[in-house]
Amino acid sequence: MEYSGPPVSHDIPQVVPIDIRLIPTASVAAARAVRLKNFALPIIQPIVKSDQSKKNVVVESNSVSEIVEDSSNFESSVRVYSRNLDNDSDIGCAPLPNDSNHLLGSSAVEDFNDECNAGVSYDNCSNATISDSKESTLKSLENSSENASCEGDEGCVVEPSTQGNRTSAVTFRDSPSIDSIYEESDEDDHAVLPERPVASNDGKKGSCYKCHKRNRFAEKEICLVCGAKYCKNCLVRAMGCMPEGRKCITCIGYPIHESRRGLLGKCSRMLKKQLGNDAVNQIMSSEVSCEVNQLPSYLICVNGKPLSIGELVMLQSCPNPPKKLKPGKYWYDKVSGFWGKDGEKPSQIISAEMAIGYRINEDASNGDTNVLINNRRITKAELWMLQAAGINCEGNVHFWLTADGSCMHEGMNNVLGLLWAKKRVKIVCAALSLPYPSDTSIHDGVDVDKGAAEAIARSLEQKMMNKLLLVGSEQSGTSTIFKQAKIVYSVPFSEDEIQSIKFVIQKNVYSYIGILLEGRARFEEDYLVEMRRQQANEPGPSGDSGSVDERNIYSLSQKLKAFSDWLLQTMISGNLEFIFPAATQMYSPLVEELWKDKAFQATYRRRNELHLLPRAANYFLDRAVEVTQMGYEPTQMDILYAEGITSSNGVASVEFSFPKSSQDWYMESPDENDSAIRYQLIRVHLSSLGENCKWLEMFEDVDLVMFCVSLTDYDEYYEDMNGVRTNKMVASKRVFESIVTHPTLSDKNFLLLLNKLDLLEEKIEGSPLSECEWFEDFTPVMSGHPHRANSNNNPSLAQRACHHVAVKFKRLFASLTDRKLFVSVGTGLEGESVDRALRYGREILRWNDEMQPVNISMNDSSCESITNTIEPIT
Ligand SMILES: Nc1nc2c(ncn2[C@@H]2O[C@H](COP(=O)(O)OP(=O)(O)OP(=O)(O)O)[C@@H](O)[C@H]2O)c(=O)[nH]1
Ligand SMILES: [Mg+2]
Repeated sequence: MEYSGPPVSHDIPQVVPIDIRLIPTASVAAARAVRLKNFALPIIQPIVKSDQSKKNVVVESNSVSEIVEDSSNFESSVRVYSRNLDNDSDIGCAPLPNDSNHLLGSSAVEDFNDECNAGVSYDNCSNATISDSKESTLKSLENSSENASCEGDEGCVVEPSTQGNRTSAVTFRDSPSIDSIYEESDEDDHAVLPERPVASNDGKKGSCYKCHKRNRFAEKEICLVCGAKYCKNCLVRAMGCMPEGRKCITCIGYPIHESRRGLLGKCSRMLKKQLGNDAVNQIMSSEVSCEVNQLPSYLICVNGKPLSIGELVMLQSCPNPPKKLKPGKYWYDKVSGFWGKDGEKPSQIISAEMAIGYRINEDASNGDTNVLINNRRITKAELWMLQAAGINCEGNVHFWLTADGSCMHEGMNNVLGLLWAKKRVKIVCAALSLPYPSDTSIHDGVDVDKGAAEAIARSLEQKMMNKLLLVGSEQSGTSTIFKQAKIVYSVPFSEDEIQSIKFVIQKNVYSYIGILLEGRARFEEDYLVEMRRQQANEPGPSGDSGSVDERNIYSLSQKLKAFSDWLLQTMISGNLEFIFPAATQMYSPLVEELWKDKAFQATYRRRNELHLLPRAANYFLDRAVEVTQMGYEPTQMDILYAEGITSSNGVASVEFSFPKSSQDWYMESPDENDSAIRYQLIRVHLSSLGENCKWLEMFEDVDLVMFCVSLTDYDEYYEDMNGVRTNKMVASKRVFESIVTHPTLSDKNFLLLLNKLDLLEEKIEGSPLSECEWFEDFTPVMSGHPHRANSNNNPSLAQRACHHVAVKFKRLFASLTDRKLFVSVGTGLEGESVDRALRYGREILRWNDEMQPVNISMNDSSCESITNTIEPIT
């Protein structure tokens, strides 16, 4: 995951105002302010008053000394750090950025730097004791800076703390209002504001934005403003003491990027390791509470009216506030408390009766029914909810719904039903992803038992679930991946499931045997024909052709022939599955006998000629005798290889969470509670999506669509009734097109799973990728050992082919949606591979939350860069 903003070097900060910002008790800021004032500089940025009740940030002494030791290399960013000023405090001041010249003039910078180095470097200040008082702070400033003076009115103001004598605020008089720091957000076209710093790591993917050392897998900490990421060695140097949380020093005072709001207060393990728990708690607390990091009220628009600060405070401090409030346009039904995004169904029920926003618009939620609730036309899902409550919604009806769930006709007094008291409504709400009141206290007089509360909790949990839709073309491997997910994430198969899996596997084995027996009959016939032909060409000494023995090496005994006839008949009539479990007991001795039979063995040796025999048959046929026994228990591998286990026509779903694993190398800001986050993998067979995939509508609330393609499809064909052949990869492409352009999925992230890499590796040597017309332009130039999987610099043919296929799909996706397609390559039969793909899916959801543009290149075509990476479409 990389930041892909405009290419501005981060090491040499962009033309941004040097940000001399309040650090609650840091006299360093005051020192800098004084110096800057002496240089008569315009201080452009507003001052953010950090929570003055907070103590200053503690940087553990080892971190500090590390900084100091390294200070010789540290020239291009402002460094501010201090020790806990509750104790005797040491202060340090670092040189200003060299390229601050545009503000300071080069000599000013040099002077300032000299001063820092000479006067207030950490070492020099280490003996300076700052007591918790304004006077002593100023005194220490005088000590530490020859020319420093503080003529409050002219340049800076040192604000007394509200807490005792602690010096806590330094502000500059000419600062503009705080409003000016809010940049326009995606959702809002507010006035043009000072440009937020942008980050770049000079195109070095996965590298630290400061030292530029590349290690994609090493944890990094992100600046909430510009998105720059720093490795553990550079973190403290780049971010200083973090008075506003994780921000580059040059970003302090700027509002955080809205896409990173979800990260507020959630730091990485790396930060804790570097600074220790106490310091991190302090930093996180400042990050969450400091004023500049708060959501700008005007970016929240309710019923067509941007909120004032007071209204936002009211909204956020009400008993049931909107969760995870982000900038955007919302509607709010003041009477019932229903709350949703403009044009969408309700997403929450918040506290009612708050005086925010204008009157609700009838089309606020884009409803398409004849029913109005509190003047809002409701959506179909809500209509079903009302019906579940037994409320008659025939005709054009206008209801009045109060916060306690009482529903009545508009203008009438009789209550038609109490919505939140009906258990059925809870279930319907959970099923349709509609909100249900979270505060049971609103049920005045309604008996909400423990079970109901649990149901509410479950329904809320359901809503929080991350839903992954798995779909793919025929035989692409979706059910294998689905089963693999169950195995990898330890979701047990129930006893009943195992029993039915056992019968499915046994039925499959009988059908494989049937295919072999059918082949045997053909081989027997062919053999006979050949014998007759030979006899005719080579007549015996008497000159007559004689009679050919009808029996040959493919002939069965009468008993086995009878069994064979019965089995083939049962298969043709489609009754195979109905003979279980009885068949197990009756026919397993015959299978054993058959297996020992020479004719059957001769057929088995020629099984590669039997094209109806699926690949999985090889796995089971070797153990046919064991599998057809009564006492057979399927192993996990058997379940994985078995065909037809996940209902081939339906929808199957499994819930899981990711256990902590070493594969969490994707995690940039690991969430401690990650294993508590639930995911639901929903596998749907293509045939159940109907014509033009119209039933995709049912999956409007999925978070990620995973489309599975078999890499072996490129040289395989379907043949229709008229003998017209279609390349399977081209067929997959068509399915892909219709799914990605389906209106229900128009704003979803897509992850392409290129499956069966193992088979591609086997096949590609004998069958070129260009066999498929879509890949005609695949002309790899191979050097060395072309087919050997090897280092990043010399990818194998299969790896190059994967890359080519991935790029084709990515371009197609971009042309259809103007968005980026994520790709994961792997082998569904390998647990690790499926785990990696699903974890990648999780990362995509996280990135989506962060709205982080991603820009990792597949430039070196290595397997690693092909697998689970995102590339720019070239
Ligand atoms: N060698 C290999 N075989 C695989 C892989 N993934 C799936 N298969 C096999 O490919 C066949 C089809 O896989 P399924 O998982 O049944 O495919 P599907 O998407 O459910 O297809 P339908 O059954 O048509 O719905 C099965 O025999 C699997 O064992 C893989 O990565 N490698
Ligand atoms: Mg299948």
